[in-house]
Amino acid sequence: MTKLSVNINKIATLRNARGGDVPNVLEAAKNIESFGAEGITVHPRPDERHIRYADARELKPVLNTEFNIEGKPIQQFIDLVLEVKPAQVTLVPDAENAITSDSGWDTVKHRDYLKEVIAEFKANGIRTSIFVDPVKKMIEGAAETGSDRIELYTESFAVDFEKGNSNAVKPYAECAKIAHELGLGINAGHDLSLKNINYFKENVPYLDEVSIGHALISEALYLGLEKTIQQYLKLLK
Ligand SMILES: CC(=O)[C@@H](O)[C@H](O)COP(=O)(O)O
Ligand SMILES: NCC(=O)COP(=O)(O)O
Repeated sequence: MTKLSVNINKIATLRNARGGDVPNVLEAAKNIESFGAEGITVHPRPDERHIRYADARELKPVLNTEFNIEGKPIQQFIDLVLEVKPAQVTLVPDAENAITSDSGWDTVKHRDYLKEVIAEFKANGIRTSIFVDPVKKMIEGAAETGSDRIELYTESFAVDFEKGNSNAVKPYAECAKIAHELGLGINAGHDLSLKNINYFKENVPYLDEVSIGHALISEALYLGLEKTIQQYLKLLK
């Protein structure tokens, strides 16, 4: 079975748009858990444009499922993760000013640095995962860092699959096999959606967990609008 971890960054984006506390991030996370999600993911960024470091601190005591904090391991992020102690930390090589995550780690070039950070998280009982492109050399490099898991960066699959190229899943399936043989657990995420998740799951073996945010929150709007509008109409009669 593959676990679903819901990334709630976009709920914080909506909250921040008005400067208040609607929607409330903690309440939304608790609802998401009560609807059956098996984990909550947040990806705080240094500019705190959506989820804030304070949100991560407040979420930990109210969550009953697996808490996954993603981000670039700058000192502020490392300190946050060591303080909050989520079940899992996912290290992402966020570029400055990028609109969203746009690449996996070069696990060969950054091996020693990743090794050091990963050892510290693991010594504190936090499972580690690193964000990687579906490239054999990067998976082999990931194994050498001592990470427990990899997170396969699925944007290229999502984009190509949308264009009708179902072969786009092949590098992911191959890398999942390699990762499994090397003893790594396998997560995946970025631009996964109701349109592509089934095909990805059916074709990529050993998939432990997916984290989904942008599409899932957008789909929740589409699927929930009818019910919400009906409620307004009823109250306005
Ligand atoms: C690593 C990854 O793919 C996701 O965490 C994604 O980057 C979410 O971040 P944003 O919500 O800032 O786009
Ligand atoms: N790790 C991926 C994630 O948390 C969500 O990515 P997206 O679904 O918002 O693209």
